Amino acid sequence: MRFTVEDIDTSEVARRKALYGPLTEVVRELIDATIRTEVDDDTIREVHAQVRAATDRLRARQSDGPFGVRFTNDGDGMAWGNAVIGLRNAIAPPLTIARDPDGTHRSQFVLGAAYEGPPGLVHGGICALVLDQILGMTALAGDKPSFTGTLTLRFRRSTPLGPLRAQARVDRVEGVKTFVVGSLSDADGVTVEAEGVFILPAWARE
Ligand SMILES: CCCCCCCCCCCCCC(=O)SCCNC(=O)CCNC(=O)[C@H](O)C(C)(C)COP(=O)(O)OP(=O)(O)OC[C@H]1O[C@@H](n2cnc3c(N)ncnc32)[C@H](O)[C@@H]1OP(=O)(O)O
Repeated sequence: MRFTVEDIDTSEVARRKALYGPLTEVVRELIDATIRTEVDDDTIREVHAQVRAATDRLRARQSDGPFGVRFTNDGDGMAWGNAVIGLRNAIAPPLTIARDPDGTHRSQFVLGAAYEGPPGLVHGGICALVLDQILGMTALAGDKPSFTGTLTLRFRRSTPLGPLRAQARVDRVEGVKTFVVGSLSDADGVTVEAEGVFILPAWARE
C-alpha cells in the first residue's frame, strides 16, 4: 500500500500545489469541454492531435504507478491522486472537505456534465463515491487508517447536476469500527442518505 513520506517542507508543498493545481483544473475543464463541444469535425481532429501531443509530453517522465497518499515530515497529507479530493486528479470534482469543531465534516461543490447518469442527474455511483469519501474522512481518527467495510445508501430522490452539499458525522465507535452517518443535498434538501461502517484493519492494530 502506498502510504509514503516525502522529505519536503511546507513551501515546497505550496510550490507544487501552485504548479499542478492549474494543470489539473484545465484538464478537468477539457473533460467538460469534450462532452459539451459542438465544434466542426476538423477542429475535433486538430484538438485530438494537440491533446495527444500534450499527453505524450507528460508521459516522457512519470511514476511507475498511482500517486499514493504521501505525507511530509510535518505530517501534512497529500492525497493528490484521490478520486474525490485529489489535487492532481482531473476526474475528482474536486471536493474541499471542512471539519467543524464538533467533528462534523462538510463540503459544498458543483457536479457538472462529467458526473451524469440519468439525463441531467448525478450518476448513483458518483453519489456513492462522494459519500464514501466524506464519511471515510469523518471516520479517520489521528493517523490511523480506516477502510470502508459497509456503505449503505438510500436514494430518496434524484440528485440534479449542479451545486450540491454533503455532510457527515460520527454516530458511534465500537472498538475498531466507526459508524458514520451522512447525506448529500441539493437546494431543496436531502437527496441521498448514507450510513457507513469504517474499520481499522487488522494490519494497523497494535
Ligand atoms: C490527506 C491525507 C489524508 C488521507 C486521506 C485519504 C482518504 C481517506 C478517506 C477514504 C475514503 C474512502 C474509503 C475507501 O474507499 S476504503 C476502500 C474500500 N474499502 C476496502 O477496500 C476495504 C476492503 N476490506 C478490508 O480491508 C477488510 O475486510 C476490512 C478493513 C473492512 C475489515 O478488516 P479486518 O478483516 O481486519 O476486520 P476483522 O475481521 O478483524 O473484523 C473487525 C470487526 O469489523 C467487522 N467487519 C469486518 N468486515 C466488515 C465489513 N465489511 N462491514 C462491516 N463490519 C465488518 C467484524 O465483524 C468485526 O466486528 P466485531 O466482530 O469485532 O464486532
